[in-house]
Formats: sequence, structure tokens, C-alpha cells
Amino acid sequence: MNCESKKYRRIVIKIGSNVLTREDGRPDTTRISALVDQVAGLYRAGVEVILVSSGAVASGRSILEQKVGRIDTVSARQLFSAVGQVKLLNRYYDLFNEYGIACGQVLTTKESLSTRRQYLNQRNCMEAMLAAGVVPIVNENDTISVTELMFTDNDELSGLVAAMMDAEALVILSNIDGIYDGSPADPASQVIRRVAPGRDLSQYIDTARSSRGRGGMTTKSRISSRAAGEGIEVVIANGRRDGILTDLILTNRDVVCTRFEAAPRPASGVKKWIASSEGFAKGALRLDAGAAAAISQSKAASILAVGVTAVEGEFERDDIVRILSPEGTPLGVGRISCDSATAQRNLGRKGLKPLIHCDYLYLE
Ligand SMILES: Nc1ncnc2c1ncn2[C@@H]1O[C@H](COP(=O)(O)OP(=O)(O)O)[C@@H](O)[C@H]1O
Ligand SMILES: N[C@@H](CCC(=O)OP(=O)(O)O)C(=O)O
Repeated sequence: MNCESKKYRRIVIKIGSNVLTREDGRPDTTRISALVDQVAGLYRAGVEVILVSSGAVASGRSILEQKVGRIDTVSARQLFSAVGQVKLLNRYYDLFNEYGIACGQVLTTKESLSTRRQYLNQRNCMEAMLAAGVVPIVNENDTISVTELMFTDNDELSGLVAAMMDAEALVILSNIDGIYDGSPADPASQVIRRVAPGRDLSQYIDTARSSRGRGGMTTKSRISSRAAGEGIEVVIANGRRDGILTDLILTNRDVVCTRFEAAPRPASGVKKWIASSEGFAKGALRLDAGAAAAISQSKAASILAVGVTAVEGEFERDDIVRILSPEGTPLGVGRISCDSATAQRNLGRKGLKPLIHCDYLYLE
């Protein structure tokens, strides 16, 4: 990240459960402490840092596992996170306090980012914290986020936070040096050092997940590509390496990591939100060939009723809908200007205001 020794104004650092937890499941207090030392160094160097920290469930499990009897998986996650998050944040609080730095907890859910107003509320909260010199420590609210309401994992959350907060860089710390071009267990595999915008790494990733985390390398790679496409430089690095954050961000040391180069043109704030709201799409518009070609060729093209052949699902005005090609391939998402009944009524008609204005259209 810092081969050019450039200084970042604002970065998001995501710390995975595997970094914060020892092999036996207990919190790795030495590692947490070392990471806080480095974040304090960045803070003093004038870099605004937002932490996205996993580890609540693992922390709670280490306290309670022996004490609770048989319990279902969802309840266990809720229980462990409720207890573990307190312990985790207490630890962060004490460690930052040694440097005279205040930190604060931001617990969120996927749904809390689903409407523009809630999204702006979240952003405003973190802007206020940063303006007051407080380090936000974000985690999913695992006590109430269950099943389909959950983020894939905190990698997904960190990508959304980085886009929402206009961060210049996102550092994802895991227990591995980066994405390997083969099985990480194979000595012949090497870390992929640079990833150009749009390059697909899925062929290299072993979809098996780790024992403590949720999404694994698949989500990291997908989220990193997306964030890089939004103009955010992304680095996947090993959080267990001593001095990793200092090396990546403050010094010139060439540390092993996978770096996703940022695409040159950052998307607008509204488009970032629309892109991040994909999971909330309430329905879909299927385009004819002419409309599909128009939006792929021009960034200023809106979606007009005359170019839509079908309206799928039920939605309200301002909901997010998916855009489909004539064959049903997803092309992107957008904010719809009317409800589904009106869209249905107007199908194929000319001279109406766009169903989705180009400013509210995000193409993949
Ligand atoms: N090609 C690959 N390169 C690196 N790691 C991989 C690859 N394929 C699968 N993995 C696995 O992904 C794991 C990291 O993801 P995850 O367990 O979710 O980490 P975290 O808890 O830090 O979020 C690694 O420990 C590794 O076993
Ligand atoms: N919110 C959960 C973390 C879930 C998660 O995404 O974990 P990880 O894949 O290790 O980043 C927790 O705090 O335990």
C-alpha cells in the first residue's frame, strides 16, 4: 500500500476473528494490544482510522462455552456475541485509553443500511466520532442479525463502511499473507501481489471456510474487487505479522500482501449507496436489447418505460430494483421512481419520466 510512502487521510481496517483469537479459542490479547499500538501510531500520524472488528462470538464462546448446556446455533451466536462484544470493546477501550485515545462502539445490521436515511444516519454518526477524534469500532449486531438479515460477514460490512465513509483504503487483516494462486497449504503456491481492476480471482480460492470466521476468502476477494471498482485501494494482509499496519501504511517496507488497485473514477455517494443496497432489491426490470445496449454504452442513459419488457416483483417508489438483460442476466441495480403497479401500467410507453434516472443507476 505504501510503496510510494503516501499518506492516507482516512482508512478502514478490518480485523478478522482469526487474528484476534488463539488456536485454543481464547482471545489473543498480545495481538490485540500490538494492533492497537499500531493504530495509535497511525492516529498520531494524522490518519483517520475506522476499525471493523470481528471477534465478539469467539470472545463470548471462550467465556461461556463450558457453562451453557445444549443450545441451538442461532441462540448460541446471539448469546456469545452479547457477552463477547462487551469484553472485546472493554479491551479495546483500555488499550486505546493508554494512548489517551477514545474509541466508540458502532453496532449495525444489514437492514440499518437499507434506506438512504438510515445510511446517512450511520454515516453521520461515524463522521461525528471522527471529527471528535474518536476511533469508531464497528461490528455487526450479532444479537439481532440472524439468517437472511445478516451480512455475509464482516468483510462485506467493511467494504460498505469504506465506501460509505469515503475511505481511500481498506485493509483486511486475516491469518494469511494474502490470496494465494493455489492452495495456501501447497508450498508451490504464491501470494498474488497485485490485482488489476476487474480481474477475477475466483479460480484460485478454496471455498472451504475457516472455523471461526464466516465468509472466508471468497467474500474477501469479491468485496475487495467491488471496493477497488469504487475507487478504494484494498489490501489483504496478515494481521498476525508484527508491525503489519505500520509497514503497510507508514513506512516503505515491501510487505507481502495482496493489493487490489483502485479503479480511477470513484462513484458518487448516491451510487455507492445504491451499489451497496443490492441485497435489498425488491424486484426487477427486464430490459429489451436496445435499452440494455444504451445503458452499457452511455453513463448518461436512464431506463425508460419504453425499453422495459417486464416488471418483476412488487416494490414501492424509491426502492432498489435489479436491472436484467433480455436474457435475465443481472446488469446492475437502481432506485425506481414509481411503484411496481405504475411501472407495469407504463410498460413500453414513450415520453414518460425515466423509471430509473442515470444518477440512480449502478451497473456492475
Ligand atoms: N487462495 C487462497 N489464498 C488464501 N487463503 C485462502 C485461499 N483459499 C482459501 N483460503 C482460506 O481463507 C482463510 C481466510 O478467510 P477467513 O477464515 O474468513 O478469515 P478471517 O476470519 O480473518 O475473516 C484462510 O485462512 C485460508 O484458509
Ligand atoms: N460479527 C462476528 C464476526 C463474523 C465474521 O465476519 O467473522 P470474520 O470472518 O472472522 O471476520 C463477531 O464479532 O464474532
